[in-house]
Amino acid sequence: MAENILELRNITKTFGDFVAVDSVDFELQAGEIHAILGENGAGKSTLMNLIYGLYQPSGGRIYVTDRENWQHRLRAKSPRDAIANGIGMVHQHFMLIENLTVAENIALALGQLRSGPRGSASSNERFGLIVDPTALVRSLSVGLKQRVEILKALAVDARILILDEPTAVLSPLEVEGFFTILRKLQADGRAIIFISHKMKEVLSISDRITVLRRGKKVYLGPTGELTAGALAREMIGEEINEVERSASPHLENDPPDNVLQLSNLTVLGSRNEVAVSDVSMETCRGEIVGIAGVDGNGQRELAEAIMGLRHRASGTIGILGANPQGIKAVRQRGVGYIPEDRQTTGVIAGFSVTENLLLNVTHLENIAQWNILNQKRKRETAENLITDYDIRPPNPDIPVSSLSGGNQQKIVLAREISLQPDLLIAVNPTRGLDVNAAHYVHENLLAQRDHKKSVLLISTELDEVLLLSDRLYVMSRGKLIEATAQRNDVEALGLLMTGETHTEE
Ligand SMILES: Nc1ncnc2c1ncn2[C@@H]1O[C@H](COP(=O)(O)OP(=O)(O)OP(=O)(O)O)[C@@H](O)[C@H]1O
Repeated sequence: MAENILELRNITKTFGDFVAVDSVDFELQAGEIHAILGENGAGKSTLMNLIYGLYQPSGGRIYVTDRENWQHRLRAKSPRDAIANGIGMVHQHFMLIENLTVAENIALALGQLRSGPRGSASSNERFGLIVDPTALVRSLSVGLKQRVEILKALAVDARILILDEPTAVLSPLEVEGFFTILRKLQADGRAIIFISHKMKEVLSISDRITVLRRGKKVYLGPTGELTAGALAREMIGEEINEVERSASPHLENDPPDNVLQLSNLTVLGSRNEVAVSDVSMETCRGEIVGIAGVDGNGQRELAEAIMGLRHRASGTIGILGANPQGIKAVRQRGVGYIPEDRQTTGVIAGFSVTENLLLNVTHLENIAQWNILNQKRKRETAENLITDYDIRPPNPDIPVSSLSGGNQQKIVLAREISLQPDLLIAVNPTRGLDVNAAHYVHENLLAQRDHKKSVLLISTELDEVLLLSDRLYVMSRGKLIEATAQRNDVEALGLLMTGETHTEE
């Protein structure tokens, strides 16, 4: 029988009265890929932070087995202690210094290690982790940056790798390459904890699955015989049906009524590079227009330019027949916005759940009376949104910073979608959401469309854009390529996303 490289016994973590992780046992074997699944707020990140020394357990013990096969108790006071015990973590938001080279970033990681063994740089090629060590990190694609993060962990000889939603930023082709790397690391005897909301990926890559629900471990088993439906049942206690998608109403009824009109739009990025290049497109009432693409290909700049948050270098942006300048004017035209980065633009972490839910002029107008906020209406509105979007814990007064990532995202969605804006710009709306919450958002976006509203859905999730879009584009290196004709050919779309194939433009 394979040996345990990591053991958690009866681990509990409380925040005040709240039990985020409740008496959890968990075992990780050398050479296995162990997936952790659970709905938003189930306790996955908290559990990982306990292993990585970012939190200390309120109860229970953690044991690691060292290179000499001795098991000892881990009392990690910080990530430095975890790293010294062979534990590495790749966060969703990379911890790289953009203006340094790959080699310099790895050297900095080595500097964190007080003593102990170091991985051999030359051995990394056998895992397929090929990156130019002299390249500046900021010049690398997201997929390559992720490789650098893994290289950093291997440089300090991590035998346990914690990967927090690692595929969220990758194109379908990159995911394949990434899985090959994981299998090589596994064959080398390293153990991988893989956190993901994507059932298909979990089923294809993991050996075993642990499911958490409301802080408790509710399931542990081999991946082999499980189906996505059975997993969803373990996670939330019920089946989830795929969203039913009917044809777009505008196709059947009136002639299209233009909502967003972009003509020859060029937008510069933060380093003055051309981020959006000569883009022309439109969205109409009663349709969802999808833009698929890998992160960092101009999607953020495109959304920010439409919202009036970024200047355009040339071209025009028409919204509902007008040409609003600046975010306030755009908002006043009735445009909803789900930004790419919830932490910097979506929520204000120190503000309460209620304040964040109502941070929108229209909401504020609805709950004001003679320019004074009606406290009763304010509370009712917040409580209704918390119920509708299943925001947990359902407490309107706590700061948003104490909510899990997925629940923070639900706040942005509740605020922006519930007002049923004429135009909704949604960038990766379901990133970090569990299957149930993602399903709810999909239904809401389709309802928007059915109410003759217009949605521009910009997403790195190909499955999502394919499911929801009436018309489809791919964005690659700042260019927009119409891809409706390719929608049944996922491989062709994947190639367009990585810019490897060119169609007539
Ligand atoms: N610092 C904190 N203070 C108070 N409560 C917290 C804190 N960190 C996490 N929690 C709570 O602990 C619970 C578990 O959160 P955690 O981030 O571990 O969930 P998760 O399973 O990773 O969810 P997601 O899939 O949304 O990222 C949540 O209810 C969250 O509100």
